[in-house]
Amino acid sequence: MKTVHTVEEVRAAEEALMARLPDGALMQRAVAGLVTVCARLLRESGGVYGARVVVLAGAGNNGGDALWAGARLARRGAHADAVLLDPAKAHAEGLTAFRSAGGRVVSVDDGVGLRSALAQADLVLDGILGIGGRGGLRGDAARLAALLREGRTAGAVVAVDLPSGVDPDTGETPGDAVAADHTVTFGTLKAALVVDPGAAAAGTLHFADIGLGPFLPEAEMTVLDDADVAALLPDPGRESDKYSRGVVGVLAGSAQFPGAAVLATGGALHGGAGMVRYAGPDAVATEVRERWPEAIAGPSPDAVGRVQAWTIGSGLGDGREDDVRAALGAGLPVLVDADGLRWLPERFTGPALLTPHAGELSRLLDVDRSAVEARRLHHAREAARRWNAVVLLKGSTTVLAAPDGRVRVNPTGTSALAAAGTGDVLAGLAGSLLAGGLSPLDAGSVAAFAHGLAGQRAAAGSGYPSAGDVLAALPAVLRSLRGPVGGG
Ligand SMILES: NC(=O)C1=CN([C@@H]2O[C@H](COP(=O)(O)OP(=O)(O)OC[C@H]3O[C@@H](n4cnc5c(N)ncnc54)[C@H](O)[C@@H]3O)[C@@H](O)[C@H]2O)[C@@H](O)CC1
Ligand SMILES: [K+]
Repeated sequence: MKTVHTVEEVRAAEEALMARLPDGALMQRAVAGLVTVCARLLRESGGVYGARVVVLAGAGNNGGDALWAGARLARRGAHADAVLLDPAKAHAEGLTAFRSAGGRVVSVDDGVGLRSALAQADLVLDGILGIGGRGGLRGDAARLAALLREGRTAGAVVAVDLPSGVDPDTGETPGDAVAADHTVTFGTLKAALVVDPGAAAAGTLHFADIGLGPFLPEAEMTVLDDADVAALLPDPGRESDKYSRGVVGVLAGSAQFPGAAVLATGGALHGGAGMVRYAGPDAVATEVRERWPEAIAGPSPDAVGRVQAWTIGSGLGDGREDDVRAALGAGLPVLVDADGLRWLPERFTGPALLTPHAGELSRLLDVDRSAVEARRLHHAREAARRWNAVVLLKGSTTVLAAPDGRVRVNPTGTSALAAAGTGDVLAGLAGSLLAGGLSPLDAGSVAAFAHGLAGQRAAAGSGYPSAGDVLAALPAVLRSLRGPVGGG
């Protein structure tokens, strides 16, 4: 599991650690990690000796890191230029070290010199802003970010700690931000690095351990890995029967969208539930049974018999309010997707997982879709609090926010999932995990993780996979995550 901490938590941990170390030692740890990555990247493009490095240094410690790193690379034979955004406030020790290693300072006002240095650079260090940054980049900093974004440098852009201009705690980019190829981050992850649009601006992540671990609190925000997901997946042992593995009800699909019923039921069948009961119109139920003979079907939630959780909403269309209210009123764990989101109660009192995409969440919260895309964490958290439900916001980075403040960010997302019907598969799968006894936060994060891997696997096979391809890839993904089932 990867942990993500806030600026406040990082600062407190740094303070506690610095009190035990000689002056400047912590920064040197960060610089050592940064230089290791830079040297590796430069070796790939011909070596450190003779390489051209440009340091963009802001007025804070982030600029200090970058200047020290530039100094170390210069000592190893690189030609280093530094652009100081606020020369009077530049990090004094870093600048002295940079100059005594032979580094040159280029004025930010020297347009010709600046462009030529950037154009020739093998590596650009973005040390404009780190965790002290607030608001979008302004003035010269914005101009530099624009030059980098326009590709005015052939070399790799390496962000120090985080790409400058991205809000550290949210991943939002309120104004201009640097688009990096790599980011070397110190001590722990920040939200800026895992939530879009920040995550996209960070490029490839590298972690430099500076020893903060023992001083950091338990993280509210986490990113699960394969082992976490394997541990969370319900394990149907030798003793379990179809009922103890959970029965999930699927209220999805309509005459207009019968495929949603088929895909959600398919997702539910793959999620480990012992039985799936489908509730919907006869014609749709017939299609579901033709595709999945193992599913049981009935015309309404009341008619299908007992279940342990409901998946509600994918492709439901109009006029199903009574059915939705019946399923929601059963007092069972529920997953509400798509059209089901139109009939939410004021507040949930039992376990609930909502799975909107940005458009659906924007309608729920009555804000613009672009506002949701720009502030994904903020809006997911707000909806989680308002409805007392876990909110899984689908999209470029899928985030899950729980009403108690916990957040999970899914690391397996892929653009391959941007196809009609993939959300129905996810809803079925997550509902099945709810029926298997997982909490809404666990069910949603495990489902998103496996669904993302299935999307990647399907894309490797067909390039532009359909929802059916993603569904077909699920069994192999789940098998490889949890190992063989039923071994006892
Ligand atoms: N505290 C420590 O001991 C360590 C800090 N480290 C580095 O220090 C960084 C944090 O340093 P600082 O706290 O000095 O903060 P930063 O260097 O991130 O930036 C702070 C400066 O930028 C200005 N600023 C804020 N928002 C701005 C904006 N939108 N446009 C222009 N200027 C803006 C502030 O007024 C302030 O002068 C970390 O990200 C990391 O790179 C590392 O060296 C590890 C050790
Ligand atoms: K930076």
